Amino acid sequence: MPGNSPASSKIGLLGGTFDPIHLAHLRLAEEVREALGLAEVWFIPAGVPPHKRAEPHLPFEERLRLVELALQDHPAFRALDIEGRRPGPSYTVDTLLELRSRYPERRFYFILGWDAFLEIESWHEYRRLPELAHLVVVSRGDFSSAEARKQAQRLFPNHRVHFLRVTRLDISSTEIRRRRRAGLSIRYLVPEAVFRRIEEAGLYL
Ligand SMILES: Nc1ncnc2c1ncn2[C@@H]1O[C@H](COP(=O)(O)OP(=O)(O)OP(=O)(O)O)[C@@H](O)[C@H]1O
Ligand SMILES: O=C(O)c1ccc[n+]([C@@H]2O[C@H](COP(=O)([O-])O)[C@@H](O)[C@H]2O)c1
Repeated sequence: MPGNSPASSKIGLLGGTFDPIHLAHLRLAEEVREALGLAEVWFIPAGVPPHKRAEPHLPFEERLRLVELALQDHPAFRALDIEGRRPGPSYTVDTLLELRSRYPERRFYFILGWDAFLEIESWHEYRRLPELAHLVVVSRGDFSSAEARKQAQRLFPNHRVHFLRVTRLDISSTEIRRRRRAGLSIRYLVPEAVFRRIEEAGLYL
């Protein structure tokens, strides 16, 4: 259960399709946790990802299970099933509203990659997001901090957006699924327990 840390603690939220979760997700969460002094990071698999063109390749329960396997050894990382229990597209604004009403004392930091931040204008009620949580954008691929600051200034002139350069790991769920379909190894791109589950259950073939 989330919420073991003191009521007023700083909590990172990492939303994602996690189809599947991979080591770049874990590493970025760890670096944000350290840099911002977060008590916990809650990983939130999307029930119905609003912007992914096709359906997720695995059902919510299986993606959640992989996230739980990935997080099992980290005392400050937790998986939330909040978006799997809500019907319809998993809008971040709804998730933040729900978490704020459930945990009013906590200070939330919503973490997203640079690629996601570039598209945030297309998110449902995106203007409300920085009122509900601090936004933390992490570098990914060809991240430019000048461009990032410009985009933040244009979209959210009255809020501070945090930018954090994290260790560059060019891992994506898309590439992992492609490797599986091609019969190639995904070992060391995902945590060992996730690798074993994907192999044993024959996922993404
Ligand atoms: N390698 C990475 N470096 C930095 N941020 C990442 C990386 N992979 C994912 N993220 C960020 O983590 C969040 C969740 O990512 P998501 O579950 O969509 O994985 P993905 O690898 O981007 O998936 P896909 O390849 O299917 O688009 C997003 O905010 C995304 O920008
Ligand atoms: O709220 C929205 O409209 C919205 C649109 C696109 C993405 N998101 C969220 O952004 C996070 C990363 O999304 P994705 O598609 O890159 O896995 C995940 O938590 C999604 O629910 C949210």
